Amino acid sequence: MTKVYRTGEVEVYALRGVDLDLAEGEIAVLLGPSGSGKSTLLNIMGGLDTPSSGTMHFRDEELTRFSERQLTAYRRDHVGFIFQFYNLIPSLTAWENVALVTEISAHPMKPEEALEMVGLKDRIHHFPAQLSGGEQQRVAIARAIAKRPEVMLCDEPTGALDSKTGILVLEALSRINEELNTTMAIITHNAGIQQIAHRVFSFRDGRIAEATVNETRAKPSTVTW
Ligand SMILES: Nc1ncnc2c1ncn2[C@@H]1O[C@H](COP(=O)(O)OP(=O)(O)OP(=O)(O)O)[C@@H](O)[C@H]1O
Repeated sequence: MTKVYRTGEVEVYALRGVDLDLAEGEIAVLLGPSGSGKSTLLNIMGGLDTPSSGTMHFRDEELTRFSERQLTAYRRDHVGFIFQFYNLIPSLTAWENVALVTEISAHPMKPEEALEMVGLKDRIHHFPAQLSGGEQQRVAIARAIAKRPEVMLCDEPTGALDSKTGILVLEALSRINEELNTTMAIITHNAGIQQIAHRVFSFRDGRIAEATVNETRAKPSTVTW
């Protein structure tokens, strides 16, 4: 697929021909310099943006034929998003932040179950300001997984964290991948994180310059950056 952004006279080629097929239950890590197209691809996979040419599928459905309404349903029912900043509501507790999502989902986990999965059982009644950055990110992950999405799209999930705290976030993602078989795409600038992936895609100038398969994967606890 390709993606061209036009602002006035200026055309920016964000994706110049990317072909990617993620297998169910795999962790894909996307690496590459700033501006190489990683976020653009993630946004298209999440139904937040559309390609300029080419098609995007989820299972046997073609997203690129979806109406806005269908895209909204796709995002709500199938995709969990994690960003560098946690976007929690400051006036709600961890439990309440997660419950906001479970209230509008078809087959959600209980908020406490999702928070337990990310190791925050003892923090469920804390407000975001009472939690560390890594804990806040894990609340964001609990919120994303509580609706049991098939796909998790993570844009720099550890970008604001040191490696010690970031590891807890990676352990949470890895546990979800193993226990719920959630397919994951993780954008990162921390090259060490590629060791936890099944496959690694290196972006350059809107293309996948290199794709590698990890024959052996590292445990999140051994990763550093
Ligand atoms: N909404 C937009 N309008 C115009 N140009 C855009 C838009 N979004 C992205 N771009 C441009 O497309 C190119 C690819 O951007 P993208 O955010 O996908 O890169 P990236 O690899 O994710 O970078 P980073 O690691 O800095 O997030 C960049 O040149 C960027 O400026």
